[in-house]
Amino acid sequence: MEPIAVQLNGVSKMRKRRVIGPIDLTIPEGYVVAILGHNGSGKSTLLNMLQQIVLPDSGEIIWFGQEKHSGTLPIELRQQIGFVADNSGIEENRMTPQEAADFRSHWYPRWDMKLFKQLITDMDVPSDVKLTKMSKGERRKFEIAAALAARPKLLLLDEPSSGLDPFAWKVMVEQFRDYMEGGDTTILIATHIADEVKRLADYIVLMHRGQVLGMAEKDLVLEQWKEIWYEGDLRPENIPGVVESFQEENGLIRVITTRVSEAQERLELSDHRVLKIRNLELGEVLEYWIAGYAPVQWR
Ligand SMILES: Nc1ncnc2c1ncn2[C@@H]1O[C@H](COP(=O)(O)OP(=O)(O)OP(=O)(O)O)[C@@H](O)[C@H]1O
Repeated sequence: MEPIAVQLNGVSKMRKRRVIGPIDLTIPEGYVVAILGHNGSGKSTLLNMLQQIVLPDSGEIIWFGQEKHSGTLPIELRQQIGFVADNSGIEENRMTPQEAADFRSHWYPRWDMKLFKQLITDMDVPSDVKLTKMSKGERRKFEIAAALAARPKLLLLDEPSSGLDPFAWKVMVEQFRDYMEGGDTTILIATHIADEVKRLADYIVLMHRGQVLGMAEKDLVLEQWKEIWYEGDLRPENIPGVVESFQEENGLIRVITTRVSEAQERLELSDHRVLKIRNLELGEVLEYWIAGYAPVQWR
């Protein structure tokens, strides 16, 4: 059986506007999993519960396939979890990056100072400035370097690229990819950036109004949904996998389908000319998913 990084069984948390959960989710070890969803859908709450910054009201979370824990997570497991939060904490505000790194190295047994220094240099983080005096992007880069230098088995990233310029973003993506080469690390990343999902994620978890709608392979999600323009009188409901159709002003029919090969075959066999096929963008796919058209293959 595939090793599991973290498993949630019926986990829920009551928030002001809505209940997050109950969430049932199994994250396999060694993959990058993107958590997607509109603002307020519960992504940060989910990551905070995995890090025990927020405690669930009910349900259970099992980390690294260990026995169940009641109450707080044992230190030896906490030390294997890295976190880049949406907002940086204040404890290290008066420290320089190196002072903060020394501080953290006592907490994380696998701390890699060489890697930290290399990341700080690669990401061009000022080394002699107190964290509180840094720009938002510089602080973010420090947080990313420090999270990676802890060499966690589970890395939780809440919108890590927020505030980063395109160059720093590219370096960050490369660093995450390099880090993943190591093997058993798992990354959960809450993001709104489609490019980040395309370049990093193996799986997508979609959240909507506090619920997890499902988890699917990213490549499958992106390859499955197509838009087809065709000429002729074949009714869209007779085409496999069609979820929506439009009559265009130029007489063409445009359909969205999740079964493109069968749809194409059906059109060609009945002598209907296909003029164009387009992949749907991630954002468009997610909207169909939210509307109830789930990807065909679930985990
Ligand atoms: N500390 C808190 N106390 C009470 N309610 C909260 C708290 N943090 C978040 N919420 C509420 O919980 C819900 C989920 O918020 P959460 O921050 O998890 O969403 P999100 O998907 O991360 O959103 P975003 O994309 O905007 O970051 C929202 O309705 C929010 O108002």
